[in-house]
Amino acid sequence: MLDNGARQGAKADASLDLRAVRIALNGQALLQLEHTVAPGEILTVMGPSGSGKSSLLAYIGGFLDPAFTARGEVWLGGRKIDGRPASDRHCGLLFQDALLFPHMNVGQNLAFALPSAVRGRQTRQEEVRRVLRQIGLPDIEKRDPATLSGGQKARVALARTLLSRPDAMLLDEPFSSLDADLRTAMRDLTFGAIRQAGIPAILVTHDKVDAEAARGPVVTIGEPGIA
Ligand SMILES: Nc1ncnc2c1ncn2[C@@H]1O[C@H](COP(=O)(O)OP(=O)(O)OP(=O)(O)O)[C@@H](O)[C@H]1O
Repeated sequence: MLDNGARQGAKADASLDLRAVRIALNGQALLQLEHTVAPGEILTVMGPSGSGKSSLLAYIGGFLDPAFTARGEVWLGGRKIDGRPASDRHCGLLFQDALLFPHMNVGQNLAFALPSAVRGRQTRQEEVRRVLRQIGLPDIEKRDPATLSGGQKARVALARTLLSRPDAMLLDEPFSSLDADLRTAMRDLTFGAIRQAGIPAILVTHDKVDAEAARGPVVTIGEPGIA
């Protein structure tokens, strides 16, 4: 049992630490990675289609398909999270096509993502409004998600992930369905939010501009010596 001091010390290490992670499919090695992502840093993972980039995020987040076998430790915020249920890993996910619940309005979708530890109707509503301002859409709380544009949906998906107060963000081609202008805006918003939150993030992308904007280390999967 950790005393409070030790627990605080562990929490202070907010890095995402991948220790000798190896993923295989049908007995064939797919990828191998050893990397520490610092708080507020964005690690970009690039590589050809099928090289295992999404599987890496799935292993970290706790939703890897059982067709794969994986080894190696994943540490986040001083906790060893591999082997824990996905809900106990505190990883925020942002994917290309984020689905919002169609039977809830935008505000309800966002409130649903708030941890239960955030108590009180008014506090929860203020949190939702704060994040709607952060994404530049203060007036869409009551909107039906079906009426949102693609860019608005992408912003709401980001807001929802941020509201879940993740200890790390896992981004899988999050901007690839957006056109050029929106893409630039979403990139700035997303990377800015990650830096502001001071959490480590892993970005899977095919786009070199995404990688440059992330301003962090870049790992290329599928290169000799990596997988
Ligand atoms: N559930 C599954 N069962 C069996 N094989 C799978 C499964 N999911 C993915 N694969 C295979 O595993 C390999 C890695 O897939 P993964 O999606 O991780 O690659 P990726 O690098 O993210 O690809 P892309 O850039 O195309 O998204 C691919 O060959 C894929 O076809």
